[in-house]
Amino acid sequence: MDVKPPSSALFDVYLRLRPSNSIDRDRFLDVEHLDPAYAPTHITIRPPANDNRKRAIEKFAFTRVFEEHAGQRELFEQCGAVNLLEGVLGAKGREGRDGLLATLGVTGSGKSHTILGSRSHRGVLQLTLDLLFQHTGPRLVDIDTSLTAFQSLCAADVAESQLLPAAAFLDSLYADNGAPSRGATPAPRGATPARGATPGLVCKSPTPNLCIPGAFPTSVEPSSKGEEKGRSGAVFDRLYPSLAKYQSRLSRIPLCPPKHNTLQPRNSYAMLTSHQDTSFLSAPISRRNAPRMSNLPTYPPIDDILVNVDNTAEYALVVSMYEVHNDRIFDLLSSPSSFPGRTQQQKPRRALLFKSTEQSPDRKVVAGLRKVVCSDLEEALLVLETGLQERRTAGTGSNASSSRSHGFFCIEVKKRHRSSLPGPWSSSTLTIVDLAGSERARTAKTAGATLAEAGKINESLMYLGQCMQMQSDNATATTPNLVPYRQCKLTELLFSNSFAHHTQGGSQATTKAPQKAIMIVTADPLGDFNATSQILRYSALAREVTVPRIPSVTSTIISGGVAGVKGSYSPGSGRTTPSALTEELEAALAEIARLRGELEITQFKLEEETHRRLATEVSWKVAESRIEEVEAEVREEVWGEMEEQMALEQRRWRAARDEEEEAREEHLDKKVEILARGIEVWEEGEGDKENVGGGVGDDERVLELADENVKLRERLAMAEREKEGMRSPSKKMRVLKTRKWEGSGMGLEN
Ligand SMILES: Nc1ncnc2c1ncn2[C@@H]1O[C@H](COP(=O)(O)OP(=O)(O)OP(=O)(O)O)[C@@H](O)[C@H]1O
Repeated sequence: MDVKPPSSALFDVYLRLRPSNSIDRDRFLDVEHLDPAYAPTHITIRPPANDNRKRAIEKFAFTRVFEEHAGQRELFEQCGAVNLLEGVLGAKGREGRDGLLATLGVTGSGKSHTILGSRSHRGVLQLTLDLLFQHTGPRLVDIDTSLTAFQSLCAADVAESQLLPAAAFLDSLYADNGAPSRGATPAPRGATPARGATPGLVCKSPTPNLCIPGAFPTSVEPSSKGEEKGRSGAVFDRLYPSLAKYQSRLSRIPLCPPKHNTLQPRNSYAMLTSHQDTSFLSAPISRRNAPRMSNLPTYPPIDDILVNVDNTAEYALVVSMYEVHNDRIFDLLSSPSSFPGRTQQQKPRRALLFKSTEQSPDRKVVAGLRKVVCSDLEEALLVLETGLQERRTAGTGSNASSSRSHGFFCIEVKKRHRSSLPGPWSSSTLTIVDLAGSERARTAKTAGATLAEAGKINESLMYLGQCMQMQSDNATATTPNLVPYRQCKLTELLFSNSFAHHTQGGSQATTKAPQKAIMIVTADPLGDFNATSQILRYSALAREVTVPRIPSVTSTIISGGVAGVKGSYSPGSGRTTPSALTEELEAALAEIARLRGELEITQFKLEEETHRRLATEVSWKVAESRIEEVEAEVREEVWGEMEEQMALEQRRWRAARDEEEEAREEHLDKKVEILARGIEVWEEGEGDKENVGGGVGDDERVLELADENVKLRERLAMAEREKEGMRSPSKKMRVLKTRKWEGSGMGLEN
């Protein structure tokens, strides 16, 4: 089984095993140490002994497997995060490349622990920020003193974002006049979904039982944990030298409620962990624990890790955060609780769009995010803390602090050539994603909104699974298939930068390299076999159904020495001696065992195919309903256009009719005038007749007048014909139509 990821792979896939506290479960996952000189890359999973579906043993390959003892630093250093960071920073004189690091796994398997760390250990996100600020620090543009630099950054943003300097952002939230109402009154149990609290940043509050987000301790609390020995006052001071500048403002910030859980941990593990070194998300979960002094973790230190930076460039680091909850995108830095005087209920959060913008027509971006330009690590951490307060989390039966949304943490690295006349900003983004975990309702003991959330989480993870499955199928396929990543927001956000983009910059078309991506799959070797094996199946770089599970009776017979005849059994040899019969019987049994094994594999494959078919059917249904939606939209649009055209035609028609009416009236007037003139002449004639008293001369005069009358009528008819002849054919048509309509008594006024 080849483990080398193909060059076309969208992700490097690592597996991280978490230490398990479960005592009542058997281990189902083993790491294969093929060569002690190299880190392990293969694992084997065995179905539980009481598995009545008789599933086969499976073997999976990953880029690398991190075992339970692997710490945060080992993982950070060896999962390729540093290379990813160097790619984002860009080589000398070159634009950076986007990077993505995500965690995937069953609920409670350690995704948030890997990304966000715990109260004593930093996670990949904090370590990345630290490394980034350590190496770009001297090359960061100073937006506090240079307004033009800040303005140029705003102008270079293509995502319709609201850019803010960190100081302004933090002031708007935590200064006296901008006090957010967040949590002024703790929410009642079971009300709105709880948010991830500020774990490492909990400081003594003037009011007992309440914690202050973003507040820092004045001293470092001694820790009981041996693993924290590496932390010292000096390290802390180096990492957070200017925390004091926020100390005074943060001591006045409003109070936030302690982390609120909709469900209490039920299983023994959750009970244990809720009092141990809990997840970064799991700040004090009970009021009793709330006012506990804590501090930012500084462990593990990473001062000795080197990163290549472009010395000819100056940088700016911009932080933004959002979450995907129920397939909608929400900004974590401009949520309602960030607005003074408004509660969550009063101001619902506005979902953002993932779309192409005017400045980014070739590439989709999350539009309208609030982005914060940070000048140092502690500013970035404060921003991170603020956003984490908004992230949706809840306690479930599987995890005391379970993420109920997919969290996206974005660090945009803006880079431009450093000179007296600096060049334009280029931008590349490192996105670190903490995915919500798949879960079974029965195990997680979820209900109501939390259960509905779980449904959406599982659905989006199913689509992600399909995409990842397609990527691994493509690795061996001669004609790669398209990865169906447009099925939901999550896969769109994760995959849409995975392919080369052609951008039109002025008259020049440039191609932006596809993002480099790392997926860290987390698993509990003593956890839920079904859920874990499902995730491993679609995320692994390679898979092999190695040894079919052989029923114990059969295996006993095979171990009796007939393994060699496997598959070579030919019934009815004709020999009748007892030894020949025994031999034949053994061969038959071995054949039965072999066939049974094959049957198991076929059953297993069938099950998988069924699963894939069901998934395809679901996406087919989704596509069908989308088609229906589009069809309805198009029909509506066409109908609207038709109505508009009808109205226009009616207006035109009415104007033509008015024009025709006018002409007719004019014509009538002329007729009346001629008639009047004729009558006048006739009257004059009659008068003369009366005066003269009659005679032959009178008759002649009458005849003359009659002639004149006939001539006048002819001229009138001719004039009318001429007039008709001068009209355009369309006009004639309209006139004819008008006559017809009027003739039938169906004029518009009718
Ligand atoms: N490698 C590890 N070392 C020590 N503790 C761990 C490790 N992985 C996880 N844990 C602990 O296990 C608990 C659950 O982990 P975490 O919250 O990270 O799970 P998750 O996968 O993010 O779950 P969900 O999907 O429900 O959010 C936490 O208390 C965490 O501290």
